[in-house]
Amino acid sequence: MAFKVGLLGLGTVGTGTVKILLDPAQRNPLLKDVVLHRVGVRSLHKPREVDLPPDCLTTDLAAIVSDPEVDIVVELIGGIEPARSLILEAIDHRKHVVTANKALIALHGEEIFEAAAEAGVYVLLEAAVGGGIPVIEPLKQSLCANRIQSISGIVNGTTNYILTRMQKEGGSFLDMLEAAQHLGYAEADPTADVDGWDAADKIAILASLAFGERVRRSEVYSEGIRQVTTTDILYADRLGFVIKLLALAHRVTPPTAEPDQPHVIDIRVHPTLVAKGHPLASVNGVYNAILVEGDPIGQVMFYGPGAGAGPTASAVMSDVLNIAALLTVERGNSAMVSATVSAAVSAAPRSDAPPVLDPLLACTYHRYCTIASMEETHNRFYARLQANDQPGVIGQLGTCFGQHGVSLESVVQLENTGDRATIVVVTHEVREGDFWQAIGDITALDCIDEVANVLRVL
Ligand SMILES: NC(=O)C1=CN([C@@H]2O[C@H](COP(=O)(O)OP(=O)(O)OC[C@H]3O[C@@H](n4cnc5c(N)ncnc54)[C@H](OP(=O)(O)O)[C@@H]3O)[C@@H](O)[C@H]2O)C=CC1
Ligand SMILES: N[C@@H](CC=O)C(=O)O
Ligand code: NA
Repeated sequence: MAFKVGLLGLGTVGTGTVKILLDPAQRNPLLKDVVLHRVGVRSLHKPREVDLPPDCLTTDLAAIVSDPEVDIVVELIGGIEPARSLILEAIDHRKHVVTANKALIALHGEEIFEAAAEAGVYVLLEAAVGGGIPVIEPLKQSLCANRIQSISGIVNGTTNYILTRMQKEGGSFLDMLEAAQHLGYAEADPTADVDGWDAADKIAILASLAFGERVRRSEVYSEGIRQVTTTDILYADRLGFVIKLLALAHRVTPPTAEPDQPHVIDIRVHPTLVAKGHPLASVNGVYNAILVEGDPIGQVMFYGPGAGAGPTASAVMSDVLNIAALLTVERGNSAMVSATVSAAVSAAPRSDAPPVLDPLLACTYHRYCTIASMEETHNRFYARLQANDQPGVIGQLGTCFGQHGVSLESVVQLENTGDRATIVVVTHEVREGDFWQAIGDITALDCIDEVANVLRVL
C-alpha cells in the first residue's frame, strides 16, 4: 500500500526530508510505503544534494497539489504566498498537508484549519516549532489531560546561536548571523529571526495549542536581539545571568473563571536575563527548549535541536508517517467493509460527508483569547544607565523609582570613566507601566546622560 508525497520546496528542510525518504533502512517500516512522487522548486537548474527519480522535479507546484495520485502534500517553501494558496488548493483536493511554515500558520491558521476540517484532512506542523523537538504533538496528545498554566522557552535557533557565540567568544552580531545563515538555521529573510517575529509566530502557535483558543498574531508583543550588546552580556554575566531571547505565554485567567469567557493570556517575546541556575540558561547554540507547566503534571521541559536540515526533517517525516499510519488503518478498514458487506451497502445512499478527524490530531479552536496589555503585565527589569559620577545620583534614582512603586533588588556602579559612571539597576517584579513611567522621570534627571538599555529579567 503506497502513499504518495508531493513535496513543495527542496531547500534546507526539503533536502533533509528527501534524504530520509530515500533511505528507509532501519527506520520505521511504514516509511517503505511512502513514495516521493513530485518535488516542486523555483529553479530546475540549481545543483541539488540529492539524486531524485527522473521527471520528479518540476516548477509547476499547482500541478502537484491537484495531482490525483498525491496523498500528502509537504509544504517546505516558506513565506505566506504562494504557500497559503497552494495549501488551500491541496486541502480543496482532499490532500493531507504537512508544513514547517510557522509564519503562515500563525497568520492564517484559522483559514487553513477551518478548510481542513471541512474537507476532512489533517494539517500537521511538528516542524513549525522547535525544529526537531517533539513539542506540537506532545502538547496536542500526551499532555492533553492537563490544565496548562504557562509555556516559556527558547524557540529560535538562529538568535540562540548568535547570543551564545557572542557570550562565549565576544564575537560581532553580524559575523554570528552570517554563520547561522550558512548553517541553514536562519529564515530566508533573517529579519524574522533577529527581530523576534519567528519566535512570536511560534509562541502564538504553542499558546493556542496549550490554552485551546486562537491567538491573534498581530497582538503578540515582540522585541528582537538587535539591542543586546556585548556590554549587556558582560554585565549580565557579572550579576549572575545569561541573556536569552525568550518566548513566554501564561494564562492570566484563574481556573475558576466562567468557561464561556475567553481566556486572558499574557504572551510576548523579548530578550531576557535568565539566572544562570535556571534550566533555560544552559540551552546554548542552535538548541531550543520549551518549558511547560501544567496541572497536574507540574513542569516538563522539551529540549533539542531547534533548526537545521536533519532535525527539522525528522519532525516533518514524523507527521508524514502519522498520516501514513492513519491512511493505512482507513484503507484497511474500508477494504474489510467492502469485502464483507456487499449488496446491502452498495444499495444504500452514498454520503459525501468528510471523514471524521481524530480530535487530538486536528486543530479545531473556535474562539480567540484576549491578550493582556503589555502595560498591565508584571516583570523584573535590568536597566543600564550612564550618569554623572557624583554624590547623590543613586539616591535620586531610588527616589524616582520609589515614587512609581518600583522596588529595587540591586543597584551597582559597574564602571567609571572620568566623571561618568555606568550604573546597573535590577528591579523586583513591578507593573510594566509603572516601570516605564519611572524611566521617563529618570531620563529627565540632570545627573543622567542616558538610559542606555532596558531588558527584562526572568
Ligand atoms: N531551516 C530551518 O532550520 C527550518 C525551517 N523551517 C521552515 O521550513 C520552511 C522551509 O525552510 P528552508 O528549507 O530553510 O527554506 P529554503 O529557503 O532553504 O528552501 C526553500 C525551497 O522552496 C523553494 N521555493 C521557494 N519559493 C518558491 C516558489 N515561489 N515556487 C517554487 N519553489 C519555491 C526553493 O526553490 P529553489 O531551491 O529552486 O530555490 C527552495 O527549494 C520555512 O517555512 C521555514 O520557516 C522550520 C524549521 C526549521
Ligand atoms: N529560523 C528558525 C528556523 C526554525 O524554525 C530558527 O532559527 O529557529
Ligand atoms: Na517540533
